[in-house]
Amino acid sequence: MKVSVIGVGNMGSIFAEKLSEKAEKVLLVEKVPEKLARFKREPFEIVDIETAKLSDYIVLAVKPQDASSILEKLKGYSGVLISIVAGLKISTIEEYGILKVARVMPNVGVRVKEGVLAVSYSEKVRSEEKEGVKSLLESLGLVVEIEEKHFPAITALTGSGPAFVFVMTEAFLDAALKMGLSFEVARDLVYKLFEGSARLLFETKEHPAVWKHRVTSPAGTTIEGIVAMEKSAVRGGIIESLLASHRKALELEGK
Ligand SMILES: NC(=O)C1=CN([C@@H]2O[C@H](COP(=O)(O)OP(=O)(O)OC[C@H]3O[C@@H](n4cnc5c(N)ncnc54)[C@H](OP(=O)(O)O)[C@@H]3O)[C@@H](O)[C@H]2O)C=CC1
Ligand SMILES: O=C(O)[C@@H]1CCC=N1
Repeated sequence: MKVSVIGVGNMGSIFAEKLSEKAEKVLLVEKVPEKLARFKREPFEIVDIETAKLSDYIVLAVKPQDASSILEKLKGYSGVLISIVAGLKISTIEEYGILKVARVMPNVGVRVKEGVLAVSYSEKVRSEEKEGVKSLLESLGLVVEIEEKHFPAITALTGSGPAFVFVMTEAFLDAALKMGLSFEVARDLVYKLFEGSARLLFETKEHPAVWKHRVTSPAGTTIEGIVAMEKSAVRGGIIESLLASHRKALELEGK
């Protein structure tokens, strides 16, 4: 099985690495030669778009503004195009005569195989091809099939989401420094705090309010912090951030 990746940047380079565990050949198309330096080895091959068209699957991983010129060159491609481009609708890709499309919204968790990958398919993708796409993507994280209409929401929630979690993590580290801890001591504690809290929710499936209640003792330390959080409207700020991202994702789709 041959897979190509077009655009070997932040996301494309991670896809290339992980997909190389599944595919016998990974063909790479990239504008910036320096980004290809670490791929000059088997099973990678640096090619042009015409050669990429001979592969069973192509991952399109360029910025939204660069997509149309590439789609023009991919016109009539008969394999499955796996597009991770934010805001690029399946119907737009079909206009280029590319009829087998898997639209995917991943996130940076793919770097450690803990990504979230939402996927929708065009009508012409056969069930065995869907299985093929799923098997490739499962080397990157959790794969969930969704209706295409939910892509703008998923883009904000789990595509952009890691950046919001990183900002919150950074705020915890700033507080730790203010309280006199070194970055090195605080870092491991805080990263484990986020991982442990997320795993607790994931495994118990309980609502976060239940666990918040279990942590918060009457007249204790936690409630002091919770009151301060509510006074600073932290919750509203987070909701507004996600809604701003959602608006932009809708705008990219021309809505
Ligand atoms: N980063 C993320 O966390 C996520 C990104 N995405 C989506 O993934 C896509 C890629 O994002 P990201 O990896 O961050 O972007 P990057 O800019 O890091 O990577 C895109 C790469 O494609 C190259 N490129 C542009 N045009 C061409 C071309 N014609 N032929 C070959 N290579 C080309 C770019 O070169 P140059 O820099 O010179 O333009 C760049 O190296 C975007 O559409 C984004 O919406 C989706 C979910 C999460
Ligand atoms: O910021 C962006 O537009 C892309 C899409 C989701 C994450 N990064």
